[in-house]
Amino acid sequence: MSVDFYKYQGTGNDFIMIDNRDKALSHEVEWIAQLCNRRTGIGADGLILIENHDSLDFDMVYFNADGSQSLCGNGSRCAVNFARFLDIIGDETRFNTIDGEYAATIEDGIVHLCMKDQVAPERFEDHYFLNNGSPHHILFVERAADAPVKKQGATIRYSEQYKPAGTNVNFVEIINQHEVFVRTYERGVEDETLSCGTGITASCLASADKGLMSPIKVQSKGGELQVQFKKNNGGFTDIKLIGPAVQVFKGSVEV
Ligand SMILES: N[C@@H](CCC[C@H](N)C(=O)O)C(=O)O
Repeated sequence: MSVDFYKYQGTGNDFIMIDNRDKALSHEVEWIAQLCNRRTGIGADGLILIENHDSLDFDMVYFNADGSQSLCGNGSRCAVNFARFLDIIGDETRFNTIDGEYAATIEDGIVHLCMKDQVAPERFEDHYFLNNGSPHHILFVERAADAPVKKQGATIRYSEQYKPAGTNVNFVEIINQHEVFVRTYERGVEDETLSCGTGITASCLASADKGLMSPIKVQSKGGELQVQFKKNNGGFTDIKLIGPAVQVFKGSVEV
């Protein structure tokens, strides 16, 4: 059987997108990992299936490149634009994820993803930690461009403190009170990706503890995003991840 797929990227975080509303495809981990393989498959940081949901516009079923599952911020933004392309939604949507219900709007092609309210990231001696649907270890560094993201990221990801689930690891450089540069080692990809939406959002909330204020412009290796939030009782509300989500190409694959 041949299945149509679309390739999307959100600030360089790239995803294979498949309309699975007819449930033709099963969630088989080996097959997903094979499709995401950059040498022997289509190649992507993750795969997203758009499926029907009983009460919301659609179900975004996200898999990392190795077939594991978690919440994906950039993937959610891309899924929203794909759902718009499929005419499932207009410019506003409420959809389901592994982390429950999310909402988003599309304004001039830019996706504004409403994230869940958060407590303040936990502060440790040399890092912060926040699980905002995916776990994020956050390190502030002088120059993110020079950070050993893959080596140090993997060491922290596989360290005793995060076993067995592991964590994503973010390296954050403060540029000014409204701007940061973030690089992320992603669990499930087991490498640096060009951008990580939940990691960028968590990094901005940790940056607020260092005096940064909303809105924060975020530079990633794959482009620019914006994070907005309100401080509320030591935590955060009205958190938005804002940025482009682009269809790159389409194709078909034998399954
Ligand atoms: N790229 C994502 C994060 C995907 C999940 C992560 N790799 C994990 O397993 O925790 C994003 O944009 O948020």
